[in-house]
Amino acid sequence: MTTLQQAIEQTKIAGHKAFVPYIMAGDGGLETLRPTILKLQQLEVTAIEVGIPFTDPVADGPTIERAGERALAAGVTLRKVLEELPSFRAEIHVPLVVMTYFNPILAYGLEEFAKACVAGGVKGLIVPDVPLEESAILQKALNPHSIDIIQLVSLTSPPDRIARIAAASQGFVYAVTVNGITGARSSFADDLDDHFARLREASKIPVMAGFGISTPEQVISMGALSDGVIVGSAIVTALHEKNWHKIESLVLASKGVLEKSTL
Ligand SMILES: O=P(O)(O)OC[C@@H](O)[C@@H](O)c1c[nH]c2ccccc12
Repeated sequence: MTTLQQAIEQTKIAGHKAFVPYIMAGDGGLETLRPTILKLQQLEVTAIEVGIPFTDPVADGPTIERAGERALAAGVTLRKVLEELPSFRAEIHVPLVVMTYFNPILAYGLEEFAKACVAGGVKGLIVPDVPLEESAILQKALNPHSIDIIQLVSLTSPPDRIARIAAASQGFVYAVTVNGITGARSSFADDLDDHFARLREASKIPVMAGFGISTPEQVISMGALSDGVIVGSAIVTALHEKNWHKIESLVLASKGVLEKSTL
């Protein structure tokens, strides 16, 4: 299986932008995890960000918060997700990124968590409540198992911090495109071009844009500034509504195809 960075670089060689959908694991029940991952893989997404439901999701807006509540109500936990993934590990060819908060990892035990990630085909980790300064503890436990710790860069990070985050991030740099929490947005700041130019200059690894991207047009405009996009809330909503056509149109946009019917 390829690493995250390789997967993103391959999309570039193909002349596409990377596309990483975020899903809330177990929204609709844990039994939806396998079919959802396999169907997204079929659409040739670059990687899949698997969100773990959490009681206090501080970085998340209402769409993902509600999906998390549904998954929690269905009894889904970090442990259950990590026990489910190995059951169809052989069918997973796309790199998985787990997004969770630090507390559930600590409760799991770092070493046991790392082993469970390996068994489930997890290639990267996003832990939004662990800042750069604290992430050595995660790197130390996960890096020996070839799992990348992905760092987030915010719009308000000063240049020296941007440089440090870009240097420390692994797999890709997660460039947050808005100030605030996750969720669809109708517009973005107009100085994003400069921000992304500086960030890409500072980074040796791919830069992915995420937060607020929910339409094929936004996939194209944000993709133009970056190596690819991460789409969360719009995917979560489409999965909840079983609107696979919407998901397909977002993926196609990253490949340079804009379907007329979605405009
Ligand atoms: O939902 P949006 O606005 O499309 O943003 C992506 C995002 O959902 C996903 O990457 C994510 C969900 N929860 C997070 C918490 C922190 C960082 C990133 C995330």
